[in-house]
Amino acid sequence: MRQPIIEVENVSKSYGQNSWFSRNKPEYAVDGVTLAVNRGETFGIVGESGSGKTTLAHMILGILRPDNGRIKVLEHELTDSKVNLSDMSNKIQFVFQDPHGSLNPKKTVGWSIEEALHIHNVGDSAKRKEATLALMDRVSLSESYYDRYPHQLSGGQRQRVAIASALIMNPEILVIDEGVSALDVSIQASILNLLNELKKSMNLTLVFITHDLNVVQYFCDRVAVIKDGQLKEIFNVDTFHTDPHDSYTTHLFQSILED
Ligand SMILES: Nc1ncnc2c1ncn2[C@@H]1O[C@H](COP(=O)(O)OP(=O)(O)OP(=O)(O)O)[C@@H](O)[C@H]1O
Repeated sequence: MRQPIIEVENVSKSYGQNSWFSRNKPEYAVDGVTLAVNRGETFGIVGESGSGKTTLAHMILGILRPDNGRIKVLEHELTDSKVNLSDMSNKIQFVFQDPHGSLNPKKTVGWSIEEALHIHNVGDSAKRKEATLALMDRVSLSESYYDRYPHQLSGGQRQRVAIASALIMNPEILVIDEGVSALDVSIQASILNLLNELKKSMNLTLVFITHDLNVVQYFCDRVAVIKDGQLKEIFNVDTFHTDPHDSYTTHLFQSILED
């Protein structure tokens, strides 16, 4: 049975950059979006640059508050001011677009992965190290990387550290923003395979924000198409070639449809 783990209902967000010309109509980065992500699925969010994907993701993560609408994650209403967002943040984690930027260059791999355990006072230092090494093993980073710094790692290895850091608190949902686009194709494939494996072994739900239509095709179960902040369509990847589509989706996926 489909069980929604994220529910977004008529959500809008503007950054308030109204010009004199547009002062009667706020310019919405996200404009009246409604969607639901089911437990255990890989849900893609696609759209051109500036279409509002990251803004939507940040609202789902509780980093940004919507101007209008409701967001429920794991049965908690994020828009309810009584919800403790830092409790929620353990259950829904984010992997950044650029692992160069998201890892602290002055801190070791071990420190970066353990950071959340420190912040939440989980275990003593031996237990934290044990948990970190176990997770490093799961993301195929050998123990020898524990004391290394980000500049001593390849792009793919940095991405593995970013994924391990996101998983250390055992989240239920992982939001990945262009997680593989900076990597070359073979490394991308290995990171996607890793995410698929982790999804199964850790019972994760994945939300994947991307420009890359091939990633969508091979990796996602369902996909939301966003244009100018508005939801154009949600489609099922399995029936993509036989289902009718919104004209914008057809335009966006033209090359794949012609294959
Ligand atoms: N902090 C901000 N202040 C003002 N405007 C912003 C801010 N962040 C995003 N925007 C604007 O909101 C719109 C949506 O941006 P957003 O980053 O959500 O799009 P995106 O689809 O994730 O783009 P990309 O794929 O390039 O990352 C854009 O017009 C952008 O310029």
